[in-house]
Amino acid sequence: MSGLGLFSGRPPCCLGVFAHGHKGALLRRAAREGRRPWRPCSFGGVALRRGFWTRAARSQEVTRTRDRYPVRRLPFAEVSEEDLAFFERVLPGRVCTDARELEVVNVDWLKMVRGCSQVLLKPRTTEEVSRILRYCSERNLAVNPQGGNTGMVGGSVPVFDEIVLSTALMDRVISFDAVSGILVCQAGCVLEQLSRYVEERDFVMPLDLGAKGSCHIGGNVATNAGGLRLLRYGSLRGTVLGLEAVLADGLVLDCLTSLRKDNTGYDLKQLFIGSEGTLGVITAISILCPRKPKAVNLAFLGCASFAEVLKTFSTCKGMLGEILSAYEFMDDRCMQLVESHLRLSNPVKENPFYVLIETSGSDARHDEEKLNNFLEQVMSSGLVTDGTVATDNTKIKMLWALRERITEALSCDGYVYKYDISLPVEKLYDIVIDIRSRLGQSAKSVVGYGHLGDGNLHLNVTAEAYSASLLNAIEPYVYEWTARHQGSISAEHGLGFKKKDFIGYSKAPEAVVLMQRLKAMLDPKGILNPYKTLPASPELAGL
Ligand SMILES: O=C(O)CC[C@@H](O)C(=O)O
Ligand SMILES: [Zn+2]
Repeated sequence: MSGLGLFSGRPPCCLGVFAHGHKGALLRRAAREGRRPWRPCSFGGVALRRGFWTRAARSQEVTRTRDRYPVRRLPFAEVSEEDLAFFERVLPGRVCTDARELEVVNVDWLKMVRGCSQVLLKPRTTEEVSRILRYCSERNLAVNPQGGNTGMVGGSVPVFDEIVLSTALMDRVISFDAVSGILVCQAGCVLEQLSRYVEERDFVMPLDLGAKGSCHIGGNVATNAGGLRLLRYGSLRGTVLGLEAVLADGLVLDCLTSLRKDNTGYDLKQLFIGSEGTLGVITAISILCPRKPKAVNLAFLGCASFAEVLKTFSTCKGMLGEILSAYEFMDDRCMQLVESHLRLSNPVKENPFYVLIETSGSDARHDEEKLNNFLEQVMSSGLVTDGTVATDNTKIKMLWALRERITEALSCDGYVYKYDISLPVEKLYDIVIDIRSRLGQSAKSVVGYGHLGDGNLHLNVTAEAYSASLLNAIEPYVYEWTARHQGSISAEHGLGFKKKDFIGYSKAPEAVVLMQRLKAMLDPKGILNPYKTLPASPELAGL
């Protein structure tokens, strides 16, 4: 509690700050007078750096996956001169063997895994993808489908010499229906560009991610990416209405319908959503876009404990209900990291926890009134000790940056061990406390943040460098802990290469065997994104 009236005692680098004390009265008076109870001011010159997600990796610094992890190359063929000649005929001028370009597609952006592919293919059409896959299947050549390469689990880069099949040139919007809001586009469209496209037409994409400037919609669907709007619009399993995928043998599966309702047989598109490119290459999607909200407000609040974060969430659901569009949280260590590594400034007074609440609605006055009532309630009851509110777009973006750029700040802190866990919300932070005390001085930072509204924690541990002993201290402990509390070991990032062997902590053995059978049926030679998502399958031998 700052005791400084409207401001929290920090330099006025915030959008409008209120502190615990006289705020209840101030908020009430302001509401009566029909004005905002906070003062707008500048934010201290924070600039969003999109480049982080697109920077070229320096591959020499990254240990090769096959040298760090116990993985053996499967008996796929190696790319020959004849193969290259065939690819060149199908994709004239779009077959790349240039070492510098390959360096970028072989390394994930976290710089944690590194393959050694010698070939990058850039199709433009579904037909080209089909011809390439039919050929690769006949030749027994492994293929790594790649979108924007912004994944967190090593799913988007080769492990050995798999051919990289990039969707970068498949970036065409096919159609947009301005009445229904249904967008049909190719898989390589960049999420941010799609957002701009639909926003110009008064709609929004139903998903938003920190990596929006680089990630491809096809990759988002293939990984069932969650992100910042899931609380409001639900997962891609609901908003993706249809998709087109090319199977390993080149067959084009056309499930690209644009219907809200279609109960005819099995919903095959669901197999490809979240399959991480192991069952087919998604080439086009049809997605339902909601109308662009007319009013968006953001509140950034400080809480004295995690119990307060939870009570604030509960109050928020009760009081903001239908206009609530995000409820995110971060701990104080996250704040220290964004402050020290990215030079962002904390707009409120220091607290053990921070929450970011977004409302999106159709009536600015109504939404503001609701938000005011909520803020008055949480401030006067002491659930929140300090806070700041933004209503205009630039300032909203600046506040979002504090949350969205935590990943970036962590990468500046050292080698990062990442865990993306679903847990019952009341248990969400216990694991962070547990891991922090378990690791003691061997870790540099142990942080917890994430999509609290979705019960999704991002537990990240940083250290000066990769260490097998630190990894062994975290894994499988963290997975055992999660399974014991009925959680999921991957809430939204998928399993990729790094988590595939831990699937058993979240899925029954029978479910894993069924997944392996589906994989064997759709991709009998296992050429699509090998070494990812599913553990090596002794069971398959008996099929
Ligand atoms: O870096 C992470 O662990 C999380 C990344 C992303 O899912 C986020 O919510 O910011
Ligand atoms: Zn996330």
